[in-house]
Amino acid sequence: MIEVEGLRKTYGDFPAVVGSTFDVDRGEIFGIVGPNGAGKTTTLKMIAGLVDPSVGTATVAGVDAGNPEMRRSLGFLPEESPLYEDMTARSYLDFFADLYDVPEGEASERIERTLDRLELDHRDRRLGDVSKGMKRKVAIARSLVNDPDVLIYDEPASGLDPLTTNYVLEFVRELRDAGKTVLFSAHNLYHVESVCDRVAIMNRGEIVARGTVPEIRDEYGTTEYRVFTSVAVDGAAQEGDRHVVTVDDMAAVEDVRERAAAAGGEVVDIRTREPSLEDIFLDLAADADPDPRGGA
Ligand SMILES: Nc1ncnc2c1ncn2[C@@H]1O[C@H](COP(=O)(O)OP(=O)(O)OP(=O)(O)O)[C@@H](O)[C@H]1O
Repeated sequence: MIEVEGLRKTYGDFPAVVGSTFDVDRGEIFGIVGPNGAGKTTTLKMIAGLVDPSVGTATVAGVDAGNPEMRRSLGFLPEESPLYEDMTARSYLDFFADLYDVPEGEASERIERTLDRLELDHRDRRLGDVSKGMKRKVAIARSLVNDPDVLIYDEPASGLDPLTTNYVLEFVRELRDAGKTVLFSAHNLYHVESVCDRVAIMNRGEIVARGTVPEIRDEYGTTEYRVFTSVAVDGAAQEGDRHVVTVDDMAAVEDVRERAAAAGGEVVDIRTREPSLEDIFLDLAADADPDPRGGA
């Protein structure tokens, strides 16, 4: 549904995006995750046709990102979405439905349904007077006024309280379940891990890993083993009446077993801990030297 091939964006001689290639299937939630300045927004804007790539191509539903026709199938949620403060949620959304030539009856029915689903109170209050969470919900509703098949959301849950964050993430899942394709960015790895079917990890303008979270875990992560012993061994921490050593392969587990036996004790339990996306991300970021963009 979205095809991205060798996208690169250079500002002056600074490459904000070094070269992104990935695709997003119909009905999938795909997350781009990475720290501030990684190039997520620039990538999303190139796909949404808002920034011209220096090199490479992006298509949405088979239409080139540079072709205005593409916007018919796309809803874009910018990272910062300033709303017209003097409008109410309803008049603001009516205004955008009109811009998209959505027939009036269809628009008001869709807007009402979306606002109900987003539990948006105060629909007739000035947007300048509503909370940040409500503003974000209105911006999300705006991305849906033309009933697009593809949604590109830049940091949809950033800066929201935990309740509203969960609400937004749950809503993204519902969009997918209704057959929409969602591409979104986040710097919070938990948001991505909890809702995305597939993920690209971006760092310093580059995609450094891509796949499902289990695939990324298999390829880049290291399972940790927590080995509990009945006696103290070198490097162990005391936990209650047991001692625990954390190691990252089976040979090291055997080594702990031998050392415990030599000290007159034994291994009493072994637990594994899968790495989180955050653990993997931190490892990849630590390995990603030098900066391919020249140390920005
Ligand atoms: N219009 C521009 N002119 C010059 N540099 C830019 C421009 N837009 C982005 N950049 C630079 O490109 C890099 C990537 O920016 P981008 O906004 O894509 O990152 P991001 O991953 O979305 O970060 P954040 O999470 O902070 O939004 C940054 O170093 C940024 O300063």
